[in-house]
Amino acid sequence: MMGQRASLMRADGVRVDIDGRTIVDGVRLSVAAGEMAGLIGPNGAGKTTLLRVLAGVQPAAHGDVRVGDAPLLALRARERARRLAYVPQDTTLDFDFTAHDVVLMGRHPHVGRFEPLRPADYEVARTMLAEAGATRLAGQLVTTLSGGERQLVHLAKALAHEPDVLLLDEPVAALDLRHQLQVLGLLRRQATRGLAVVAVLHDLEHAARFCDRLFLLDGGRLVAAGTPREVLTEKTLADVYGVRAVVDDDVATGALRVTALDVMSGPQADARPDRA
Ligand SMILES: Nc1ncnc2c1ncn2[C@@H]1O[C@H](COP(=O)(O)OP(=O)(O)OP(=O)(O)O)[C@@H](O)[C@H]1O
Repeated sequence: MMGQRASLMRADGVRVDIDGRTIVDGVRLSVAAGEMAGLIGPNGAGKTTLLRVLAGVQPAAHGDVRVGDAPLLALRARERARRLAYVPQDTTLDFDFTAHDVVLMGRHPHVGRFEPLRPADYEVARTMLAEAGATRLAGQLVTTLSGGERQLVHLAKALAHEPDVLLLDEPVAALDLRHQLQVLGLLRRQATRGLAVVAVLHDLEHAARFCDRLFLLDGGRLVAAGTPREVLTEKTLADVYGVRAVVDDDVATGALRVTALDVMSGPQADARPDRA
């Protein structure tokens, strides 16, 4: 049962202040092995900032983040990299590495400091490039890849870490329709194999279809958490996104369908103080 699975990523009371402004406020969440969680919310809600805290690259003013039972910040860098992989939104690299080299970097936390990579590491890199649908890019310099191709290569690198927790910031934002489905399906399968996956997603239908659990942020606060059916209600879409929408079942996918009808005027819309 979902509730009995070990929590692999947990955050409690996380607050982030930047330039005197509270960007993330008192967030508490937990993601178990086998779960794919979607972090959703309007622009500027704090999703990227929260994900960066979960990845250990953004300091929090308050709060506790744990990977398994271990406090994230107490883990040494190599141990953290073995347990957790993070793919930021911007994956631009300035170095002339091939895609294959970049994916191989994901194996470094698994080899000794002065030891060479083993044949098995090359095999993992090859497998992950294939899983990400990016085999054809292996020999290409990453500086010459398109935005979507780069996203696939960085996903493959993150998978090559063979982490317990996979954190992704808008992993399908630059991808075409086919690659979106391929990557979301791949993430879903990774979760099913026992990872905890946390992905920032803007497409609510993707979130509903591929995620077990959604965390909805608004103005830095977690305003709803639960299954897609619990979180994606017409009332919530009006309150949080300021959009009049119809939520029903998509007979083709079996998941929720979210049809945005129009932008609401009034207190839910741009006049909200936290949208100023
Ligand atoms: N380094 C920074 N300096 C100042 N403000 C920042 C900084 N990082 C984030 N913010 C602010 O914090 C808020 C949340 O930003 P964040 O990128 O976490 O939002 P988001 O939910 O990921 O948004 P989006 O959906 O647009 O990507 C925004 O108002 C942003 O301007």
